[in-house]
Amino acid sequence: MTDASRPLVIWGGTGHARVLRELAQTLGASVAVVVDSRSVPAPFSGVSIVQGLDGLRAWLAGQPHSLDAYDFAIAVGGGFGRDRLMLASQLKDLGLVPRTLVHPTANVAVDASLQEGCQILMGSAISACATIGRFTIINTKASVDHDCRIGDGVHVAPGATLCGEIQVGDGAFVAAGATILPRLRIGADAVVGAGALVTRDVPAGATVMGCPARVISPLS
Ligand SMILES: CC(=O)SCCNC(=O)CCNC(=O)[C@H](O)C(C)(C)COP(=O)(O)OP(=O)(O)OC[C@H]1O[C@@H](n2cnc3c(N)ncnc32)[C@H](O)[C@@H]1OP(=O)(O)O
Repeated sequence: MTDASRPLVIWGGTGHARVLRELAQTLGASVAVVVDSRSVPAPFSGVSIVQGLDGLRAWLAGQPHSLDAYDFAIAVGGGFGRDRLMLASQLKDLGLVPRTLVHPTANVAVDASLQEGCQILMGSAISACATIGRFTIINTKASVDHDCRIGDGVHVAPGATLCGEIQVGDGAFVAAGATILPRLRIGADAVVGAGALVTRDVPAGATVMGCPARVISPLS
């Protein structure tokens, strides 16, 4: 079994699970099971869904493979990066292996650095010397330019544009279509609203929106 074809456990019975299923299939892997903390229907046909860590443990106990035969990916998007990091830690403790997923249509510079469990989705671009943190999502057609340093548990949503040398702190959410000008700092757990044009640094925990972006909620 090659690395690319290792079966995948997906946490999260959401639309994002369908995105990860398509990506897994494109890479020649199958989805073994979907897990969700809630009681929800399976996000696609042909796969079992189990509830919570207990449900996953019970499912794994009935499988012929050892735990480290399974990779995992987390289908929790939106602004829930901290949840993604917490779930990743729990699944690693269980013995599952985090999977870094790069869609074949994404362009990733040869000298970019991708940390464990990140997801580089359809049509996105990661330019020279950029770093993408652990369990960070670079979503459809988002663009992360040269020398950007994107932290852990970040979500760069569809179509967002990050110019060069930007730093984004852990847990931040850059929403769909936002544009961030070069060399700015986006603090940990900040939210950049959809379509915002960010022209100044964003403090940790702040929410900004608009064109140019202004802080609408200072700290949570
Ligand atoms: C594949 C995928 O789909 S990945 C998912 C990607 N998702 C996104 O990109 C969505 C990101 N979400 C946003 O941008 C949100 O609007 C947020 C987080 C910035 C704000 O959310 P909330 O606090 O819930 O704001 P809410 O919807 O209550 O709107 C409050 C006001 O702000 C306005 N507003 C909301 N978002 C924005 C925005 N991005 N830019 C400008 N104004 C906005 C609303 O029109 C509303 O104005 P009003 O009071 O005059 O009617």
